[in-house]
Amino acid sequence: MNLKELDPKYHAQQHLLTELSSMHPKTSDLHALVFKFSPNTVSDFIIYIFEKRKMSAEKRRCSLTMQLRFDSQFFMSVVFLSFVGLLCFLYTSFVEKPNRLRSKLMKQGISGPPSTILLGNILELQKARSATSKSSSSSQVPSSHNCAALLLPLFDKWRNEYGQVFMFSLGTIQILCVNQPDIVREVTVCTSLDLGKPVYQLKQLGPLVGRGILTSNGTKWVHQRKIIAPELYMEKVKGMMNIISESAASVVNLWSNRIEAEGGVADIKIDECMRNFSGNVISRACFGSNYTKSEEIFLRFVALQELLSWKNMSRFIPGMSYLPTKTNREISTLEKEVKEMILQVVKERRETTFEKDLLQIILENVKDSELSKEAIDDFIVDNCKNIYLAGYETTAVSATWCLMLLAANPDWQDRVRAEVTEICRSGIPDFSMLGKMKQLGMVINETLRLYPPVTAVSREALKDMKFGNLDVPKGFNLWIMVVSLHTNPDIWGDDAYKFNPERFANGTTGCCKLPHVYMPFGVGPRVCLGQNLAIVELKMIIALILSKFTFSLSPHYVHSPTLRLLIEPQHGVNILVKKL
Ligand code: HEM
Repeated sequence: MNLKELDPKYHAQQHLLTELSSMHPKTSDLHALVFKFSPNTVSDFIIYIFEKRKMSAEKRRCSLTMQLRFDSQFFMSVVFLSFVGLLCFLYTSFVEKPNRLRSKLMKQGISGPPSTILLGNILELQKARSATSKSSSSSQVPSSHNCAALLLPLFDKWRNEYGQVFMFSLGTIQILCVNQPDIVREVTVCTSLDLGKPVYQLKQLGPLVGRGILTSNGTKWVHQRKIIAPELYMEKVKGMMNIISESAASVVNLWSNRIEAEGGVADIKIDECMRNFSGNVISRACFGSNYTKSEEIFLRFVALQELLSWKNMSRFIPGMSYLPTKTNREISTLEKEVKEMILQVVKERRETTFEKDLLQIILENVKDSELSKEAIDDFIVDNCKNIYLAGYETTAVSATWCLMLLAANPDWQDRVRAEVTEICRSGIPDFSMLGKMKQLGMVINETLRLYPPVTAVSREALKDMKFGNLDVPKGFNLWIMVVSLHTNPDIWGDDAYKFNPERFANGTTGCCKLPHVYMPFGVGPRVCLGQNLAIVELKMIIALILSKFTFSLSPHYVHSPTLRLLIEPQHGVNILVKKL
């Protein structure tokens, strides 16, 4: 035993130390110090330690209060600064930037209707839209087809008031409406990547088109176009002839059966038939599946188009598309369903071997990609969506308008039928036969002039740009009003609103004073990739129908063009069909 342990003082010190240690972790460090105190001084020591602790606790409490006071001041400053920052951001985005952009154009003499903060000219457009939808129905087909005045009367009014080039706004989106042919030419010949598709379209139409070829810009667009374009060259379209003729023949068979069942004349609503036809061609030619399989996808596209159309203009108000409204929830559900369905088509495709069609080319392109699975899925889904969408409604609605015009113009119906019969007897036309059908080509061109499915070709200046004398600041959008340019009497003559396919007797080059304004398939580097396919499809379905049937407008037809995403017949087109 240690001598120290015999000393009672030692035990008192040890006891004290144990107590202190449990109270203050650092006390054990003072072990040596304690030994320097006599038992009498131990109590002084305790008092000293406790006093010291009390003081430091007091000090800590003070510094904590100060800290808290400082923290809450700091927090309040952060909140205040964030609020000021937010206000600045909102002011810059919704007031300063639009005004700055507009003033750059005002300085060049461009004007337009006054626009309000946040809404721009949405309210006026919405009001004009509801007025036209009430007044646009007429039971008979008019002899004059002025879609621009019927569907976009406000644009006509603005053009008269502010000139051929004017500006307006959709929410905070600034748009320059271009009707002046020389500026249109400048835009059409511009090949710069700085002139791209409007960024707002990606936000507004995102659920429908995603980031596929229709909305992308820059090198991403170049990459997508390089993949898709060769699959729609004329040589490839030739290879689709069997699919196109089989799809057209199934429409003809369906009509024949109905005519027989209905005692020689059938009153047919043709819109759905034309959709089946173009849907079948796209599904089989590009995706290796038939229309029945893809029908669910197409039906959802139609629903999405309706929800995202001009009818729902409030989506242009900043922030509206993020609110959990009923429409927004429906849009998001449809978007998810379309994605799942397309991925299912892709999954089935991966499990089997197929011919090299467009889907296969897209899949092969991403096979060795270093992108994440999510990014690869999006690339595939978005581009498939774009092809389904671009090639489906546009062709179907053009075929519908074309049949409506032929039904309303029996002289042209007879003329084209005579040509078709002469070229292919009553057989199914092949590729070279379709090429010889000049009169039919003229009728299709005239249909696309009067009822261009796409009303405006849109672009955004992604950098400051110049078109002729016009300086367009970065961020401004350009709309070339196809439907107005196609029916401008100064360009097309006095019969601009009349159905006169004769004007295309020398093709599109000699169709009017300024042929470059004829652009149903768009312009420049972003011109429609599917126009060869579309023209062949249209020629095939019309030729086959003309060679088997004669038709006129049904008394049920109400002429009422309407603008959803495309120019469509609001109540569909009914025709009375008889076998020849
Ligand atoms: C009558 C039928 C059609 C019409 C009127 C039409 C019209 C148009 C228009 C106006 C554009 C925009 C051009 C621009 O911004 O300058 C476009 C783009 C496009 N169309 Fe068509 N289209 C039709 C059929 C088709 C078909 C059948 C397909 C494919 C299967 C297709 C694929 C595309 C693609 C991929 C683009 C995007 C091109 C790009 O941005 O690089 N279209 N179409």
